[in-house]
Amino acid sequence: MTLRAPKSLIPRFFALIPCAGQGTRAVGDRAKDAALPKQYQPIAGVPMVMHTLKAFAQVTRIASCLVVVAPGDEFLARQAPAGVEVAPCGGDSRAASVLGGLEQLAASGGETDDWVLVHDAARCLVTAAQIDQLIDACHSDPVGGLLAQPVPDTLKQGRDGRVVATVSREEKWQAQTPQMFRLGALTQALKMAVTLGEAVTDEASAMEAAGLAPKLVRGSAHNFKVTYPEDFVLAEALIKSRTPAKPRVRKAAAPKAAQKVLSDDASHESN
Ligand SMILES: Nc1ccn([C@@H]2O[C@H](COP(=O)(O)OP(=O)(O)OP(=O)(O)O)[C@@H](O)[C@H]2O)c(=O)n1
Ligand SMILES: C[C@](O)(CO)[C@H](O)COP(=O)(O)O
Repeated sequence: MTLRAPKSLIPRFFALIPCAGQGTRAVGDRAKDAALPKQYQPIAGVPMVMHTLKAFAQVTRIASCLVVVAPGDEFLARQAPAGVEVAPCGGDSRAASVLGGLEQLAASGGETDDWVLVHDAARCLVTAAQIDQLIDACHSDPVGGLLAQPVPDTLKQGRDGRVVATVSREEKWQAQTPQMFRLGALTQALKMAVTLGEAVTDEASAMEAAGLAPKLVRGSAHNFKVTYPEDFVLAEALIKSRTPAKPRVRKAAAPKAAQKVLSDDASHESN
């Protein structure tokens, strides 16, 4: 007889994709596309968020994926891939959108100990391998963690467009997503941060405000967030470079022996 452990003994992994932003910094010269929020603009012919969802769909450990969109946003409702649920509970800030999504997950059966991988819709270059890497590194961690990149450049502190100091880059990381925490702990930490008016721009900062130390898991520079107009070109080039090129149909060259026969025939004909 096979015994099935109760659901709560096996924490599941859910993806939560905040997708309710406007992408104001991305507008620039792309004003013609401004009617379409950044996350829906085409990259290599496909809406940006679809690339993000494709990466998560390839991770077999992800039980399901919840995309949080702005109330009234119908863009995805019409074309959500299988296994993807769309919740129109986006808020005024990223933190509010994530909190709405966490509450939706809990309402639909998510348990306190389940893991939630929060990932920006606008980080459309994430790969299944990177998501798996984060899960491998964090699933037995007491806190959870995030993908991040060590700061590669010299860091300057500026004021009014002038350098006032050079800041050491030792032990400094750029936070990326996914960021992976337990459903219960993250909900509590975000609620607390929002209530206290803390500026939490990612999930890790809410956990830090609760006195916890999320684990840093090295990601990739390619997992950048499409934020400024020039990022679209880079994202498109990278995505295209990953798409296997169609095999070129070439005229089969005649084997050497056949070429000789053909040239012999030709010379006979001309004689
Ligand atoms: N109120 C908000 C703000 C942001 N996001 C999402 O959070 C992710 C990261 O945000 P970012 O792209 O930096 O923010 P935007 O608000 O879209 O961009 P901007 O700050 O340039 O307006 C994006 O997938 C965005 O859709 C969200 O769900 N709800
Ligand atoms: C969560 C995040 O992607 C980490 O780098 C980032 O903070 C979200 O973007 P925002 O510009 O801070 O809203």
